[in-house]
Amino acid sequence: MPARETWRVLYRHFRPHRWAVALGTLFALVGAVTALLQPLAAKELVERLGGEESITGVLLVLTALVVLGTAIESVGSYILERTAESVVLAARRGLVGRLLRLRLPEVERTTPGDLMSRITSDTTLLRSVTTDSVVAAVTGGLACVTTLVMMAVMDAVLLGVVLGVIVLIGGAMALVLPRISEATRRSQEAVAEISNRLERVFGAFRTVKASGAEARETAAVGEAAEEAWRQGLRSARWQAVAGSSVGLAVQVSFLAVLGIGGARVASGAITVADLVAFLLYLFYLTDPVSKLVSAATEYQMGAAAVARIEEARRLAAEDLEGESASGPAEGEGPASVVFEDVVFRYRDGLPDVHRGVSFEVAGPGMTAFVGPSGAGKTTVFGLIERFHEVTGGRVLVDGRDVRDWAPAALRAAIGYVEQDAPVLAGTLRENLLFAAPEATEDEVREVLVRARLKELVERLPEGLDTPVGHRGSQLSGGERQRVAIARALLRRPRLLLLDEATSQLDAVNELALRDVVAEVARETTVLVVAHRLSTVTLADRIVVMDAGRVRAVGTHAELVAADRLYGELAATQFLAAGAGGVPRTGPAVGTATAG
Ligand SMILES: Nc1ncnc2c1ncn2[C@@H]1O[C@H](COP(=O)(O)OP(=O)(O)OP(=O)(O)O)[C@@H](O)[C@H]1O
Repeated sequence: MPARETWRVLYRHFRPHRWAVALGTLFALVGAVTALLQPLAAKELVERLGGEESITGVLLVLTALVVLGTAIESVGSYILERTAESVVLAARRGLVGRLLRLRLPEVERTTPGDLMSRITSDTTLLRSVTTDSVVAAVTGGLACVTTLVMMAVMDAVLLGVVLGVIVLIGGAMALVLPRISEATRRSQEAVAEISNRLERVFGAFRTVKASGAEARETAAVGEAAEEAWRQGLRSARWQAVAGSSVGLAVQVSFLAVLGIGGARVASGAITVADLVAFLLYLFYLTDPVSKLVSAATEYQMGAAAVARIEEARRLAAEDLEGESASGPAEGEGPASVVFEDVVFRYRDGLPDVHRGVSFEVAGPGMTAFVGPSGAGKTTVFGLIERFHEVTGGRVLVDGRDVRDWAPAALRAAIGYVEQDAPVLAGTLRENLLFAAPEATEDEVREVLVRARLKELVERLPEGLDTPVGHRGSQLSGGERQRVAIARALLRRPRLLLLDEATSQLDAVNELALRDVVAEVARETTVLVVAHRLSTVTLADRIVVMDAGRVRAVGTHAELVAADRLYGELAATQFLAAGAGGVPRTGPAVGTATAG
């Protein structure tokens, strides 16, 4: 990121806290002045020790100075620490708010671990750069300027010598500092890689175990950790170089001033006392210059973090509310869905997944989408939800292009059950209310019955408040499926999108759920990506998709008679489990999955 841009962004983080930092700086300055006064009071005390005058007054002043100095210092440091925490909090809030609104393709291009590390780890690097280093720069800068002015008053020639050395060291620092920034950036990248690896492992822990991959994955995480360590060391090395160069600058200046100053004393240009005082000032310079250098170091680390945070902030996010907050959610009755010659590819360079898909669905009723794996069925749902935008053609919901609805208002009208039925960590109740936080207790009870979850809830030790584990790992596959359906129904959708699981429901539950879906379809538009014979036979119409096109539309009976591909699918691919009483087509009904 260009230096000016870095400044601008850092300033944006710092601006809301500028008065707190100013106060902290003021306290630091007052603390420094009280510290400077202490030796004077001590000197006064010692001078009075042998004499007649009482020392009580001076003693009191000295005590007051010590107490005051300590108090001011601790209050100042609390203000700064508090501000630092607030900077991190604000950065985290802003970033989370942004990342949770990212457009789906952006999330698919990145990795969760990387995004998470930007929120958790990179933001912490903003702490010092927006607080401590500002204070260090101000107090260090002030002290430096004052000392240099005093030196100028004493002897301009010697000051020139000191400045010459400082400029030399400054040049060396200009080479060192960017390396700190670079090492920090790489170290943060390695930290992100650790998150990525861990997310991969813990996201599929059963698979890791079943594959006996523990040792390999441990090594892979270890490798990323080692890289973070290596980069940390690199940064530490350059920081040490930067720090020691201050000491070096003072030593070199000291020798140069001693040599040249000695000559000036000999020539009578300055007195010995002048030279001694000058040398003392030179030593005073060590502390403020160290502060300036550490401020510059912090700045480099902050710059690396800012670059990573900004990178994440700039990923394309959705305007969930859109220009008008209106959407099909406000409509009544079943929603209509129309695809008009839709062309779609997930990314430039990838092949078209939809190559002119057209169909019309006016609710209520159930429409089943069938076709070979990869035909583009699930993609239909993604386009209706506007997770992705069409490359060509139009998708209309309630007669209006989905691009004209506000995404939040569009999605509020839709209940979506994904194929892998995601259940989130948390309690069963949280999962049910996830899509409809306002639902009442009665509505929850009703949906539990409809989704055949009542028995499960009664069996669980804490009922609805039982935690279900990471990704619902403490539920069975079929239970997860039913929770996902209950969640979607609780939203009271005008359009239900159901990506049917290829397995998981036992015969009894499947039959029951089939009835629920049929019941919902009486008042609602239901679209199902169907993998079961029982579902397609129930559907009012079936859309047969093949290789990104709609191949045929009709009822089961019509299609069996008229469409060769459908006939084949019905004969070989549809799952027949639990399809009791449903007419079977073709000689054998295999158990192969269609997706
Ligand atoms: N997010 C994505 N990014 C890139 N390509 C994708 C993405 N999602 C799906 N695809 C590709 O798009 C094609 C269609 O996928 P889609 O999920 O719509 O198929 P489907 O008909 O639902 O298949 P199945 O019956 O197996 O679920 C597939 O070839 C798939 O590899």
